[in-house]
Amino acid sequence: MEELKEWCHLIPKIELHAHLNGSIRDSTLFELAKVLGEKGVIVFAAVEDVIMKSGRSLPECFQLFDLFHILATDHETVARIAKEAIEDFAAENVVYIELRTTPKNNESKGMTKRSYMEAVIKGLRAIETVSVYFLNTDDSTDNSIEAIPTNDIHGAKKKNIYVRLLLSIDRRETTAAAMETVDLALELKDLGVVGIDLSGNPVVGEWNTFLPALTYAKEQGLPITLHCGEVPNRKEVQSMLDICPQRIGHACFLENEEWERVKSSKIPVEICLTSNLRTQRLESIDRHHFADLYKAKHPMVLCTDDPGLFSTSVSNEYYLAASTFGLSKGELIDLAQNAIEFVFASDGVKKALTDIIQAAKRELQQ
Ligand SMILES: CNc1ncnc2c1ncn2[C@@H]1O[C@H](COP(=O)(O)O)[C@@H](O)[C@H]1O
Ligand SMILES: [Zn+2]
Repeated sequence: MEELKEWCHLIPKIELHAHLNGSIRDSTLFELAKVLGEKGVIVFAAVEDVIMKSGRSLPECFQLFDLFHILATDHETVARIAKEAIEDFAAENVVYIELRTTPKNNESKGMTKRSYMEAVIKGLRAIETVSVYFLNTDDSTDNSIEAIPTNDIHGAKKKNIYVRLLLSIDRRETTAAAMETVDLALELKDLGVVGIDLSGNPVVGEWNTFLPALTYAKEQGLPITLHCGEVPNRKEVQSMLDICPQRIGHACFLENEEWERVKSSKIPVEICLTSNLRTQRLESIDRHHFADLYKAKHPMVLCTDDPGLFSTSVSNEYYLAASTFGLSKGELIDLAQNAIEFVFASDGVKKALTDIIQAAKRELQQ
């Protein structure tokens, strides 16, 4: 068991579904809560209880996000959590990540959606312990771009990681706010923004509110990934599939007819095992739709969703998949490799990632 865990840690991995504010280190969260507690903004003891709770219902998760957003509202903190999140992913041999976050307006802090994103980018630039490649200046026809050095998988040398950003539209937002996010994504393309996500409390908001912004993103050539079927809502799932998103996340409550559509159009699914288990989207992990999709060779990728919130890591998600569904080491590394095909970065990056995983395969098999 320990050996399998070690293998899951060592192999180069690709993370395509992680929310920035769901990736805050526990130690940082406590530190921030303590400071705000001392200032009298929050009651630290009450917050401590919420943070420490292990099983959380989906509504409780969204209460916690409201708290996270109180803790992490100023630019400096946003930069810090972005920096730390990437350091943590790189430390476990994630070589490519699409980190998603909701750009936020916060007048009292002088924050606009744009300045929020600038803080995230500032955090990426501040990373020194890891080599971060996040500029999206690569031409998709140029295979020679930014070929990052292959990681020394045994960890002696500095790690390398490609970072790309997805801007999330929160389901609480208005059409105008969602449009603003898409415009911002277009403006920040050269700074590593590669797509749009729709997330937030799945029982809040109406599909028609987000549709104009998502359609606009599509028209502008920005790839889209949608939190789809996190709660039963057949009509919305169908509308989501109608716009042909490049990927979907979760897909916990799909009826057979919708699964047929997902499968026949080969829409890649971002699988978040721990998140689904912890938010009680299923009774037990062995009942997860991963098993069916894996058997059908459907494109999918193992992701954390919120590694901080759910105390997990990408390595742990691989371990969980292997130990629950009996995957071999070779199958695990193939899962990571297959995910390259549906990342939103350029062909040059895809080629570089293929080389990295191939090299690791050779080294680990020796
Ligand atoms: C548990 N499953 C989930 N379902 C839906 N949305 C989720 C989510 N987990 C996270 N988010 C979305 O990501 C935000 C936090 O990161 P950012 O502030 O954007 O960096 C949450 O407020 C929510 O909108
Ligand atoms: Zn999510």
